[in-house]
Amino acid sequence: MEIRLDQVDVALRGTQIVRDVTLVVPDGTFTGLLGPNGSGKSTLLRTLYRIHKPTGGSIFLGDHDIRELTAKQTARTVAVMTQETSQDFALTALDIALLGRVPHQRGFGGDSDRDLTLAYEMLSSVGAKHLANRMFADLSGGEKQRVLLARALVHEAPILVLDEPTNHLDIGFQLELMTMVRERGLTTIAALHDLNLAAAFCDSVVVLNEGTVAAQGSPEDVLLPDLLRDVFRVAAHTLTHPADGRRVIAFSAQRSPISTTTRGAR
Ligand SMILES: Nc1ncnc2c1ncn2[C@@H]1O[C@H](COP(=O)(O)OP(=O)(O)OP(=O)(O)O)[C@@H](O)[C@H]1O
Repeated sequence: MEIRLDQVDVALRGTQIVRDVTLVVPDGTFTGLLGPNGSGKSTLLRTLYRIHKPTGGSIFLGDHDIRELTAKQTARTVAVMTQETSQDFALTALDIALLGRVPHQRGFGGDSDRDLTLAYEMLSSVGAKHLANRMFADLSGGEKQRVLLARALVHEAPILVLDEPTNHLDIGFQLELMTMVRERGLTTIAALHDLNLAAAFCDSVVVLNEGTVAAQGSPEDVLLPDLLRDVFRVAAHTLTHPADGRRVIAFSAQRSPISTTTRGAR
């Protein structure tokens, strides 16, 4: 299912955070949402799953304007994996994974056999089946991430929104997670900080800077030294991976000075 944003603005507490964002994530493709801290990535993603309302422009999920979808329809359409999870409840990892079934359940019917099977299946697919009966609050950061990914997959939604999914993960599981997400073939948009992971796994990238789109397109066309200097204030070089010929980005150890032409006031 395609995601289409047309000239989207988002203001929070009277401050414009996201401005004039137009982008399309074609059905079944993986887009990386990149940008410095505070550039508006989470705000834009939260608007996609209706925590925030756009103050301008439109967002379509497939043929549906999100303003016309009920909360339940949105939850069935968009599965979300974020870092924001309440620790207050005494829930096991399995309980957390089963929360992904809530949009599909009616009333207080409880979990069906299929819900349970699916929850175990997804925990297993993210290497977390052994954590099923552990208290979620007791898990390590990386273990929690796996369970939260399982919960998102349990949704069986056509659209997957990931907010910094590789935070806390060791390099092996970062690669595993990105591979798993890609192989699912869902329409996926993920806020990512690791530009090399984005380059390796995303079909396209959108770079936000101070709430607006600084560049978008294929990773090869977008993640070039000039853009990285202007947006992230880093000196970068592109190299060829010695094993598989992919382009990789290498960063100099020191940060570039702020460019007065690219970092205007919001
Ligand atoms: N609820 C809110 N009310 C007011 N301002 C907010 C709110 N949420 C976020 N902001 C502000 O919006 C700006 C963008 O924040 P956002 O979290 O979207 O950035 P981000 O690109 O995801 O950053 P990071 O990479 O650090 O996670 C920041 O200046 C932040 O302080």
